[in-house]
Formats: sequence, C-alpha cells, structure tokens
Amino acid sequence: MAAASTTITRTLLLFSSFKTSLTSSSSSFHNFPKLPFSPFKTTTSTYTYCCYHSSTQSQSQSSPPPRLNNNNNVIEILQQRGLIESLTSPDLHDAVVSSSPLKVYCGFDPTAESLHLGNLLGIIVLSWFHRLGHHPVALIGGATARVGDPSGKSLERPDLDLDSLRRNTLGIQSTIATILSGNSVILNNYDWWKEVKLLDFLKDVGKYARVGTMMAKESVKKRLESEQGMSYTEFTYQLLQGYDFLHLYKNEGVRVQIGGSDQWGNITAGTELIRKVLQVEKGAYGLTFPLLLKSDGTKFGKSEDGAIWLSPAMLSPYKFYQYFFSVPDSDVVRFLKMLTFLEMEEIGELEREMGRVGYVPNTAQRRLAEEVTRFVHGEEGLMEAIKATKALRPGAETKLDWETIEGIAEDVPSCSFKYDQVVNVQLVELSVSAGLFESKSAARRLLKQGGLYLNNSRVDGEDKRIEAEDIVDGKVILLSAGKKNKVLVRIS
Ligand SMILES: Nc1ncnc2c1ncn2[C@@H]1O[C@H](COP(=O)(O)OP(=O)(O)OP(=O)(O)O)[C@@H](O)[C@H]1O
Ligand SMILES: N[C@@H](Cc1ccc(O)cc1)C(=O)O
Repeated sequence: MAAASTTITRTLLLFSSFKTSLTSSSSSFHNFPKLPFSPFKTTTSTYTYCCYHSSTQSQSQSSPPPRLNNNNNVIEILQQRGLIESLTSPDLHDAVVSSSPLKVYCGFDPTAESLHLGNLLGIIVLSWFHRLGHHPVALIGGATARVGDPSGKSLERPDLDLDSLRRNTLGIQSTIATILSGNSVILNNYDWWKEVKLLDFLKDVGKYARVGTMMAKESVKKRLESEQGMSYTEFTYQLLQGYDFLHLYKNEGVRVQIGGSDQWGNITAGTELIRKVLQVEKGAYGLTFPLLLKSDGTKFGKSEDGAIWLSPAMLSPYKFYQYFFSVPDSDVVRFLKMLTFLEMEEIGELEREMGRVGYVPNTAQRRLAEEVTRFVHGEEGLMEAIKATKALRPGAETKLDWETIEGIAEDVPSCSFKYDQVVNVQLVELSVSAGLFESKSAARRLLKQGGLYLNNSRVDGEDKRIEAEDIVDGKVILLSAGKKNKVLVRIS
C-alpha cells in the first residue's frame, strides 16, 4: 500500500506540473463546483466495470415514444432520438439530474480541413447537454491527430504534416465555435501533450494499462487480423485518448466523454485509467452514439465520395441544404430525430402526414434541410441557401443577381469568355462553346422542347442572341439545359 501511495502521489505531482494553456474561454470553468472525490485516496478500488447498452434505441427509431413533458434528463431525451448506443454505467441517468451541471467532452482529431456530417452528431449531443444545463467541452486532438486513431480504420492513417495540422485545427475550431455559438469551451490536447515526457508517461500511466485489455479492443483486434497489421504508434492511441480523459477529469472537472460507437474502446480506456490512477470508484462516465448511416448502410465520413462538409468553404450552404432536401423518405424521420432539435411531437406529426393522401412531397425534407442548415450555417446561411434554391430553379420568377449565381459557382461547371465573344452571339452557339451541349443541333432540339434557359428564363426563339442586358450585373450568365445541367459563363 505504501508503494501504491508513493506512486499515486508522484503521478499527481507529475500531473500538476503540466502547464495547460487553455483558450481564453476556459475562464468559464472557474465557477464550476469542486469534484466530489479525494484525489489522494489510496485504497484499492472495488468498482465493477459496467457496460450498459441502450435497449430502447431501435424502438425509438421506428415510432416516436411519448414526449416526457418538461423532461430535463438529457439521457432520456437522447435515447428517444436514437442518439445513444452505449453508456459505461446506468448511473449516468441519475448523475445528469441529481448533481451539479456536468462537464461533457467530445474530441475531434483535425485530420481534414473541415468536419463532416458524421462528426456533427458529436456537436449535436454536446448541444443537447448544453440545452439541459450542462457544460460542453470540445477537444481538438492536435496531439492525437499526429498519432492517428485506428478505430474503424482498416489501414494505418497517413502522416499529417504540420502545416496541414495547423490549417485543419483552425478550420474545425472555427466550425465548432460557430455552430455552438460560444457555448462550449474549446481545448487542444497538444497543450498538455507537448509537456509529457515518455519515461514519465510509461512509469506513471502506462503501468496501469494492461496489454491484454488493450489487445482486446475492437480497433486493435480488427487490425491485427489484417495483412498490414498495426504499428506500435497506433496501438498506443487508446492510451493517449484515455489519458486525455484522465487529465480533463482531474484538471477541468470533466465527468463525461461522448463519441461515436467506434470510440467505445478509447472512451473506456479513459474511465479505466481514472478508476485506477485516481482510485475514483464512480464519477467518470462514457456515452457513445450510433454512427450515422445512409440508407444503403454506409457511414457518413470524409473518405467517401461527396462528403457532406460542415465548412461553407468546402460545401456551400446551398449545396448543404440541397443534400437534406433530397434525402430519401426512408431516411428523413431518422434524420429529423438525430440531427434536429424539433420536438418529438412535431416529428411524429410529420411522419404521420407523410402517409396521408395529399401529402406534399418533400415537406419533411424541407423542414429537415431548414433546421440542419440553420444549426450549422446560421440564419444567414439558411437564407442564402433558400434564396439560391428558389432563384436557381429554372423558370423561377425570382430575379437572379450576381451573388446568388456566384454562390453556386463551385457546384456547377464554369467558363470564361471575353465580352465580345458573348454579346451578339447566338445563344445556341454560346451553349455549345460553354460545353452545355455537344452540338448546335442538340441545343436547338432542347430549345424547341422548351428546355433551354438563359438566367433561368425559358428561351423560345431559336435565333436568340445574347444582349448586354443578359449579362447579370455585367459579370455572369447562367445557362441551363433542363433542370439539372447548368453552366456559368463569366465575362472577363
Ligand atoms: N457517420 C458517423 N456518425 C457518427 N459519428 C461519426 C461518423 N463518422 C465519424 N464519426 C465520429 O467522428 C469521429 C472522427 O471521425 P474519423 O476521423 O475517425 O473518421 P471519419 O471522419 O469518418 O473518417 P473516414 O471517412 O476517413 O473514415 C469518430 O470518432 C466518430 O466517432
Ligand atoms: N479519437 C477521436 C478524437 C479524440 C481525440 C482525443 C480525445 O481525447 C477524444 C477524442 C477521433 O478519432 O476522432
């Protein structure tokens, strides 16, 4: 016991010597109540490790359970919405209502310039905790991204150079700050990891980690079976994330870690370390949510083609809105529950309406697109998306302006011509040189069928020539063949 006591004291001295340079917003931690445990407790822990899997999830996906009026239990709310896969202990149900507000963290490794729709789930769950009076903490994995999380990956992650890491960190930090509108503290784990010395880590943390337990994690088992195997670097990832939780628990009073279901092994590595190193019987909890899947069963991620990025620089609010506007009916109710904060009654009503005669197609999708776009891109982003959607519908009455057209520029092919190459030129000819048609005869055919549009107005006359007034704000022309194919012509 004396030896254990010495080790723990040394461990704590080591921890307290870490300098945590927090972001300025971390001052909001100051009024948080003290932790209900003594870090110097040295008795052997008798805590039995408990994994609690939600049993109501599939039920909540098919038909909405009755809403619990004035329910302030965030776990029940998340369960109703299909946002809980597993909890490390059912005690979390009580902890969220009985004690003071809890600090809850979710980590994001900056492995791309932007977060994507799959990552949005973590932000939504953090936001639910905030709505119910708790304190969200978003952690950027500046250190862990250098190692690479093997969870759910069949191959070793490529190395990230420091410039990309910096750029990615700035990008996702700004997205989180915008979406959570300053309601969360944002930390970067590089701030403590840069101080950690390997020998101290092995002695004071590694000692508590059992290799057998580490090998049994899903992320490791899968990779060991693969041809490529696994590097020691990636093998240690679970310990790094586990140590983050320990650090945040001890230094910031963070009590809960949330993450996608693929994070279970990393999250339980943290609760285990807290139990062993700090000898805390209860008090640290993990919660995972299911991975967001498309109707074909594949997950939303960044590796797939056409990732749904959250950064407007990588996917315009217009395209983002369009994505949700066109999700299949089979997905829309599930998405409304998981991705919006609409009341369950309203979602239930929309679901019932969908089955009624006279239902206007896409009503539920429109509601989904509005809610998610507003949450991610704000009211302004939503307005931009709605305006562009209306204006860009061929035949729409809304007059096009240059900004609206430029708003979709990245999403449609574009080309550039000199003023003289455009004005007085036949529309049919310009449509071919802009690449909208392969031949003038194909352009004429569609024009005769009423499918050729100039700045969204249908063109009837075969001999139509471009006039100066057709150039929107003196800068661009939008040519459309039918509803989908568009080309933007910039005038240089
Ligand atoms: N579709 C999803 N649904 C819910 N959570 C997700 C989803 N995709 C990713 N996440 C969560 O976001 C975290 C970061 O994702 P990660 O970088 O590991 O994978 P990814 O962005 O999906 O990458 P890739 O597309 O390369 O697999 C993960 O820990 C995971 O829990
Ligand atoms: N492992 C998480 C990110 C993360 C990093 C550090 C943490 O402490 C928590 C979570 C991911 O893959 O995205």
